[in-house]
Amino acid sequence: MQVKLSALGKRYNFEWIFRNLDYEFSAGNIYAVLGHNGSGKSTLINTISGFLLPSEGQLSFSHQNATIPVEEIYRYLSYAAPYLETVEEFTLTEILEFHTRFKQLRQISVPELIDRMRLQKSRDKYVKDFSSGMKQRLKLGLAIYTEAPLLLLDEPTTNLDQEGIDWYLEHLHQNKQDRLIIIGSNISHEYSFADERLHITDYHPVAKK
Ligand SMILES: Nc1ncnc2c1ncn2[C@@H]1O[C@H](COP(=O)(O)OP(=O)(O)OP(=O)(O)O)[C@@H](O)[C@H]1O
Repeated sequence: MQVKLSALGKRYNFEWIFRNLDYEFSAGNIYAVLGHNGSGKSTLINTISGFLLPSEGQLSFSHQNATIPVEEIYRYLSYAAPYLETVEEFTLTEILEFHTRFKQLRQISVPELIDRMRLQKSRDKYVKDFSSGMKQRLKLGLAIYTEAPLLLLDEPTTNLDQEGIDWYLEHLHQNKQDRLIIIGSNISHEYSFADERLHITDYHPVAKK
């Protein structure tokens, strides 16, 4: 998977969030998108996911030498972020079975994934009754263990305790081969192992490059 940003810009109303962003992301690498609160990390990741349209510039994707149109990129990605909700009315088992009707898991069954997420005791519990840390582990488990060449993680350790953070690091590292991973963060333990760092503030219109 390759993602190329050419002179990319995004604005809301009259406010440019980032502009003149040229960058290339390549499979096999982990990238950290860094910046303070409100600097535009989520906006960039949402634009890469195809959820938001850029205001100017080009976004292009290719996978295994084939060009992927932006409207098809959702088929190739998995995504965990605080603002992406899970279906609260399902039990854990139901939500995983529902998910696998649309997306394949990475050579792991639903019961095995529940074990890996260390949520065995909650397999029949409704997601609405999960603690915030359990919900985050579910979101991360689904994103990391979905068969997708592009993995987008925004603020991945939100609501996780130290055990949850260790779990995130262990499972991300076990599942990073050949994927393109982009992490939006401003907490070093979430991204300290990244191969490349993109500072979104370098692309603020007022910033000097
Ligand atoms: N739908 C929207 N309409 C108008 N402005 C928006 C909208 N979404 C985000 N913004 C603005 O865009 C800027 C960047 O927000 P964004 O959520 O991308 O930042 P962030 O770096 O991810 O922040 P955080 O670390 O707090 O999550 C902020 O000034 C925010 O107010």
